[in-house]
Amino acid sequence: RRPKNFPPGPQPLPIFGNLLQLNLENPMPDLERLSKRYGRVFSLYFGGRPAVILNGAGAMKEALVNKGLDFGGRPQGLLLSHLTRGKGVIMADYGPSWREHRRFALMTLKNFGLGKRSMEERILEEISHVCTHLEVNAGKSIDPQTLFHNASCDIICSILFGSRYEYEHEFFQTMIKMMSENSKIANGPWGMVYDTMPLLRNLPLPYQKALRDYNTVNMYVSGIVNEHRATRVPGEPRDVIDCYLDEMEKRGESCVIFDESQMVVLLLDILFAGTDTTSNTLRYTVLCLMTYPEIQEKCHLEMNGVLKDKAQVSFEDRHKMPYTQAVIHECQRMASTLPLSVFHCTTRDTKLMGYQIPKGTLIIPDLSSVLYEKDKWKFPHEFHPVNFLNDQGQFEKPEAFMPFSVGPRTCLGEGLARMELFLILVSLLRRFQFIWPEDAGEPDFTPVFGVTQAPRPYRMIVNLR
Ligand code: HEM
Repeated sequence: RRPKNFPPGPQPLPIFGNLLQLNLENPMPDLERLSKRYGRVFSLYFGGRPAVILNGAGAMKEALVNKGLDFGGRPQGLLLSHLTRGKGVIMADYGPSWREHRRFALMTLKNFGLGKRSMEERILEEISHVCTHLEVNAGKSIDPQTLFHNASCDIICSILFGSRYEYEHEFFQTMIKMMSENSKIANGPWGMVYDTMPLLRNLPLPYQKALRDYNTVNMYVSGIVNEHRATRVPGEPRDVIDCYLDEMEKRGESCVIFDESQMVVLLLDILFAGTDTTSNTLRYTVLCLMTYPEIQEKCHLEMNGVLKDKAQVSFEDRHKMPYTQAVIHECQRMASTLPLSVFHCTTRDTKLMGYQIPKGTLIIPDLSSVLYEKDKWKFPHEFHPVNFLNDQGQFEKPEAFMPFSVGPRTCLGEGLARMELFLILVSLLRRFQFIWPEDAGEPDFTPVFGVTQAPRPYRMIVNLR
């Protein structure tokens, strides 16, 4: 039975709760349907665990912004929180360790935190490798998935570890494989079994592999940290590891919040959070640009007019490219890369839209419902850059643009992600034209659902401009 004055929802079954009423391959349409029936705030049971689903900008703002403290926890006891043992940032519960690590990461990811080589420089270096790869394949049709994935991961490596890796490097390959296998396990049926049936956790089922693999990469990264200890110059950081070691020194040995095990989980958090998200958004964007070649050409004209013969684009140039900015944002809106955000949890008994929500309740923010919300967009369900342009053709970002979520737990890599998307797309569109192969049928926009949602694999023809 639902607690008194708890948000309404469909009747749960014993053991399974409402799981059998959802299409677990892609529950998004079911969630939309249930919201029409039960309202902007409704509840479901995952096994015996109640969860509250937030639908639409109003519910999102009231919970995650106005009551950000009450709704800012992370559910503990799930596979993902066991992997990280609640350390780092993503799965850390609301409290001093999360707050201090989040503040440290935000400060460090700003340009001034990273010493001599700016974030922009590191991204542009990676872009030159992507361009070389595409030049070699000019005139051919290729699947961009691995290339975009490697590039997104390598940008993060450069920021965290001080240098990028060759795509074939053994550690780089191990890390990428572990990340994709672990997200498959966490997203798939075994992740669901782990999260909803604690009694089965010690059995030799596939999630044991996720725990083992995570520990292996954790050890690799500890090795990189040790190398840094031996080569660093205090006060002259080369990357996030050096910054963290400086911070540990500054705080002294009595500080229990900043230690090496926390650092390694934080580094892995940033790697996980910054790889799939950016690469899937890039893949979605290129798919849109091939589907609407006239929009691709209009962006090309605008950036050529602004950049003329300048060798490289800079992030500042975005202010002179309203149309290109609108296109990138519209692609991100339609991609809805984290459709259900990262799950939250209430940190104390609280209220939402008149309902009573007890402490410890699982909160699922349906970000897609906001990105496609009727009355918030000129064209909620169509791909249309006009969604981000005002009557004068200037770039304007509506309040309902929340692919990075909102409130105190909002994505801490938003600045980096926006810089990456702009610099990569402008650099690629200046040099190359992307064409949908004639023999590939119609472009398929049906997403592959997951914590990070992705377009289906596709091929693209790359032509040199
Ligand atoms: C297009 C790219 C990206 C999208 C759409 C995205 C989206 C999100 C979303 C929706 C959340 C959950 C926020 C919440 O719980 O309310 C999140 C959290 C997070 N993201 Fe991103 N993200 C992207 C790129 C990145 C990058 C490049 C980094 C690397 C620095 C990053 C690091 C994080 C971290 C560490 C968190 C956890 C924050 C916390 O719990 O305090 N993200 N992201």
